[in-house]
Amino acid sequence: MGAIRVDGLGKSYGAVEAVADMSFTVERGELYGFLGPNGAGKTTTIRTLTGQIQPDAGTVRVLETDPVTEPIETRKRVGILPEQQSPPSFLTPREYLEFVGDVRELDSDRVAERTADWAQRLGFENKLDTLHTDLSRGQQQKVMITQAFLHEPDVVFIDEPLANLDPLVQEQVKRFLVSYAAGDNAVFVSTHNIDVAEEICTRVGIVADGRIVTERSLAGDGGGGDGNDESLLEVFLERVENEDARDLPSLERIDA
Ligand SMILES: Nc1ncnc2c1ncn2[C@@H]1O[C@H](COP(=O)(O)OP(=O)(O)OP(=O)(O)O)[C@@H](O)[C@H]1O
Repeated sequence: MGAIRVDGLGKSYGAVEAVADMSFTVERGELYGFLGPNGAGKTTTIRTLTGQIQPDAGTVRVLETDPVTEPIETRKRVGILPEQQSPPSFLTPREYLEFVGDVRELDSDRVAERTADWAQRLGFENKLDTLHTDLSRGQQQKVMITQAFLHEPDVVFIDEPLANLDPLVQEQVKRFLVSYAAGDNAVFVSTHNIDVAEEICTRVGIVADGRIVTERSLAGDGGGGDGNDESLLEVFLERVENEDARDLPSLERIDA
């Protein structure tokens, strides 16, 4: 039984078909990479799986909950790191994480302990009592990563996990994601970063025009996966160019 199951998902915004007949399954223990060009439908899929928007067609299940009919139940059980969102400017990391702990119905001692652990792990201990408005983008991203994992969810949805992080912290977060998934959790990462996906994911779904055009198993440790010599970048370019209906002019033509 998959931790995440998507079957025939469809969602349009007016005349724009954002997701079209999308189907895939993610098991516990997988770090699944959702790779696709701008506008492919990745965020729309995540928003549906986390009960933020209603699909037009198909069924979705997350840990046996239905995000369409019981979105609150789904959101209780998953962690979410949305695309380009900042913690509230008027709170400090400590206040915000206490608030998240309350919403997640966590014991306050546990919240304090986990906050201290995460702050130490990601190096923002000295910023715990500084208003978010006075933190850098990368420091805010560290707080957002912490809130997603605060209640140790079995499934986590992450949009561009490494955005704004320095190379040292990127390495730490990558290692953490690999170990978190290996601990029988499902980690779902939407990214444009093919190298990172190839390095850490156990499986990748390439999305174009609102559907998965191909899936590929990887080792999740940079060592390759299903014995295919073709790089993920080659697969991505080939499949997206084949499937994507957009007719973009080449950069050479723009220069000419
Ligand atoms: N609220 C909305 N109203 C209208 N159209 C939307 C809305 N949200 C997304 N779209 C459209 O749906 C399509 C899919 O968008 P989506 O944000 O899911 O793509 P994405 O793969 O996450 O893209 P990116 O990698 O650029 O974040 C795009 O054509 C987008 O313009």
